[in-house]
Amino acid sequence: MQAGMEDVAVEVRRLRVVRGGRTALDDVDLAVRAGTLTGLLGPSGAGKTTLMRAILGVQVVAGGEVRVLGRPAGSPDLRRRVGYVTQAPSVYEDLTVEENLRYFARILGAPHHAGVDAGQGPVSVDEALETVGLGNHRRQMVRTLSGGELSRVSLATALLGSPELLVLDEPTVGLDPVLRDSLWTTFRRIAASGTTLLVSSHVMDEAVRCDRLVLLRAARVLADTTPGELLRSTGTTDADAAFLHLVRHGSEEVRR
Ligand SMILES: Nc1ncnc2c1ncn2[C@@H]1O[C@H](COP(=O)(O)OP(=O)(O)OP(=O)(O)O)[C@@H](O)[C@H]1O
Repeated sequence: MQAGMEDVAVEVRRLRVVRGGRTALDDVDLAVRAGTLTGLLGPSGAGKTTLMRAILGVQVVAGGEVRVLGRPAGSPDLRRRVGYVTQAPSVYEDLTVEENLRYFARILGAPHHAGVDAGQGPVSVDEALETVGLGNHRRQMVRTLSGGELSRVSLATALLGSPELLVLDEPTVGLDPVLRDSLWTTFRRIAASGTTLLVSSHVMDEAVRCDRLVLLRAARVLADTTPGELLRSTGTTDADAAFLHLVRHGSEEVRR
């Protein structure tokens, strides 16, 4: 079933991007449905970061169209409605977790404590810390945090803007399985509150944690589907095998 326009948080049509003379995205079409946790999966160099940059409106494109929350990507009014966490942590090492969040909250106009109507209005520092499970680390210096905790501080700063769409570029890279699991649980919690999440990863087994999947390979979309449909259509039992099947036998449009 095609999603209606009102259900689509991100719509990409015939997107083409050339970076340094190389085609980084080639005729990419996809739709990210509102309120879903969508995984953008593919091997290193497939074009995941480039696609996210195009969605953020910071990527020069050679052709095609990208619409985000009904507006052209990069529109000024999207700045507060879309959160982006890159692979490089963008927090201050010589401040505590809470000091970092208070600093970003001030910039974004987010409250320090939850208001009377918790769950309504902007996300507070307390709520953001709670959501990422860092309540017990609030007074710890960022430079002493583990890799997974550091990723979660970046995620918490993005939550402060109460974005409708959250774009996360390989947030679990380099983390152990336990931390990866806890981050995916956090993503699910954020999605359950109605936020649309687009999360990239090159670890195929993370596919099962998503509502929807977009598989990228060599600048093209191999499949735009659900985890269950991916396994069914390829006759495989895990996401790695499904990906290899698509690579070897051609995708011929796994789009459902
Ligand atoms: N400035 C650049 N000059 C030349 N090639 C580039 C440039 N930036 C990106 N590319 C190429 O574009 C392709 C897509 O890169 P992109 O960063 O989108 O991949 P990715 O899927 O995010 O990879 P990774 O998982 O390793 O982060 C890669 O082949 C990369 O080498």
